[in-house]
This record gives sequence, C-alpha cells and structure tokens, in this order.
Amino acid sequence: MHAIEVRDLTVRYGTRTAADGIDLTVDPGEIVGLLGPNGAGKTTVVETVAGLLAPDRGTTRVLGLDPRRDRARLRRVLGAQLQASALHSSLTVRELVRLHRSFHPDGHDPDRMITALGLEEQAATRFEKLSGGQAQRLSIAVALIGAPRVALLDELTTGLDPRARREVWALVERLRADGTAVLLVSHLMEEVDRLCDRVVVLDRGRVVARDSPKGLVKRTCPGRRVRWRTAEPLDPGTIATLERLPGISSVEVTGERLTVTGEGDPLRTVGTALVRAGVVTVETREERPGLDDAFLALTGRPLSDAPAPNPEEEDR
Ligand SMILES: Nc1ncnc2c1ncn2[C@@H]1O[C@H](COP(=O)(O)OP(=O)(O)OP(=O)(O)O)[C@@H](O)[C@H]1O
Repeated sequence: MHAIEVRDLTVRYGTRTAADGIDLTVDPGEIVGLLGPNGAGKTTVVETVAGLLAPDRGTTRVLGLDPRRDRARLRRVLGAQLQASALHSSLTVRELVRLHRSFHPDGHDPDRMITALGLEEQAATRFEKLSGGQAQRLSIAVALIGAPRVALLDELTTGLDPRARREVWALVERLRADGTAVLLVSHLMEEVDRLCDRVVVLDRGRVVARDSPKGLVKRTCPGRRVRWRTAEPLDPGTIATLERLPGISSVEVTGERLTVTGEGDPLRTVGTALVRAGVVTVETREERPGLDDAFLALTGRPLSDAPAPNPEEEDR
C-alpha cells in the first residue's frame, strides 16, 4: 500500500480547474517533491490529501484512509504544515506544540522539538506575537511533533535563513530514515535537489513530468553549454567547422565570445577542434543544466517564480 495515493484528482473552483486528473503516489521512507509555477495546483493537491478540500472527481488515500471520511484516524498518522495553517493565536508556542503532541499516540518530546527548531526563547510567547520566521518554524514543529507516518510540507523552509533551513532539512532527512512518507511543495532548487527522491511537476493543474531530480534534468536538458573567450574573433571557416562537429546543436559567436551547446562532451570536442585550428583561448566555462533549467524548459517559467516574502527578516 502506498502511504499517499492520489488518483485522477480533479478539483474545480467555479469554472477554474485547479487540479485536472492528477495521479501521484508517495511510499514510506520517500520524499516526493511537488513542483510547479504559481497557481499550478500544488496547494490544492496538498489540501485535498489533508482532507481540507473535497475532490470533484478522483480519490485520495493516506495509508488507505479516506481523508474526508476518516478524519480522526487521519489526524493520528498525518502531520501537515500548510501555507494557511491557522493556529490558535492566544496559545503560546509550548502550549501549541503540547496540544498537537496530544493528538498522536507517539511522538517527540515537545521541549526538545522546540529547541530543535530554535524556538526556546519564544516558548512562552503567544502565537500572535511571533515574527513570520518564528511562526514558520512553529508550523514545522506542530507538523512533526507526532512523529507522523505521513508528512505534508508546503513551502517548508520559505523565509528561513540558510542555517535554520539546513537544520530543518536534516530533520526531514531523519523523518525519511524513520520511514515517514513526505510530500513536499517547494520553490527552492537546493531544497528539492537535496531532499527529493522523486519530483512531480505540475502546470495548470496537470502533471507535466515525473522523475528523480537528476533524471528530470537529464531528460529535459540533455545538452551542456560551454563558453570560451578567444584571443581573436573566430574566422568564418572555423565557425563552420565547429558547427559540423558531432553532437553540437548551436554555435554562437559575438566578437571574442564563443558559446556552444551540445550533447556529449562539447568541452572536449570543441576544445580539441579549437586547438587544431590554432585558436588561442583565454577563458573557458562549462555550464551544466540544473533543476531550474529543466523546470523552465517544462513550464516556461523559473522554479522560483515569484520570490516569496521573507518572514525571517522580521526576526531582526
Ligand atoms: N479558494 C479558491 N477560490 C478560487 N480559486 C482558487 C482558490 N484556491 C485556489 N484557486 C485557484 O486554483 C488554481 C490552483 O491554485 P493552488 O493554490 O493550488 O496553486 P499552487 O500551485 O499552490 O500555487 P502557489 O505556488 O502560488 O501557492 C489557481 O488558479 C488558483 O487561483
């Protein structure tokens, strides 16, 4: 049995289809990244899995439970950090973490979790008084306090500073090692690269790609780009020779700048040809495509489309 199973999920808001026949699964001990430009339907999927939204068509199951019908049992196995998580504003950090711990049969020690997320100084502070970054860290504590078997993490570390971010990533890696299934919505390439075993890319409510992060890049952007600066501008004969080399898909020359893209090893193929042609180069730079490039190729938009607000700044 999959930990999360989404089949043919379709959700409409009036005439707008937010999710349009989405299939996805997450297994125990696996982190699956849900990626997509703004409005692609990521939060809609997560909220349906959490039982907050009813699908118009299709099914979602969490460890075999129907999130709408089996709410009480779902609460014991699921930890959710949602974008719109509304916590009781007059309770303190410690009270909220303890309250959420009480929903689960097993779980972590509340004070240790508060410390792990760097909130010990705010333990007696009411939720409504927290800064954006602190509230973000509290939402993670609340989601993970019950050592859930399934975790939904929407914009996990958006707005956290780099150190806090790395600590949270280590925490999520430990969850995976303990067999938790994680569905992670992220706009951060580094986060997806480090954490995700597989990614599912959504665009306009549909799945447009699914693969491992590396597999996605390899399949979507098979070419590499190499830039050279040459001592003299290249002559047309040499340019024509480069264009005929095996695997080379484009050769661009502007003054002393040469940019080549191609499959295989363009650095070596073109480098050798330049030496043979007696061309002196003064600088070489190879660019390997990353997840951002793959995402751009698939959706026409960058992964970190709209920079999210930075709540951590309010801490200072
Ligand atoms: N409550 C709502 N009422 C009407 N339309 C909605 C509602 N919630 C979402 N939508 C629409 O559904 C589509 C999918 O939204 P969703 O929030 O799932 O996208 P997302 O991928 O999570 O985007 P983001 O990265 O901006 O959070 C969007 O077109 C959005 O405008």
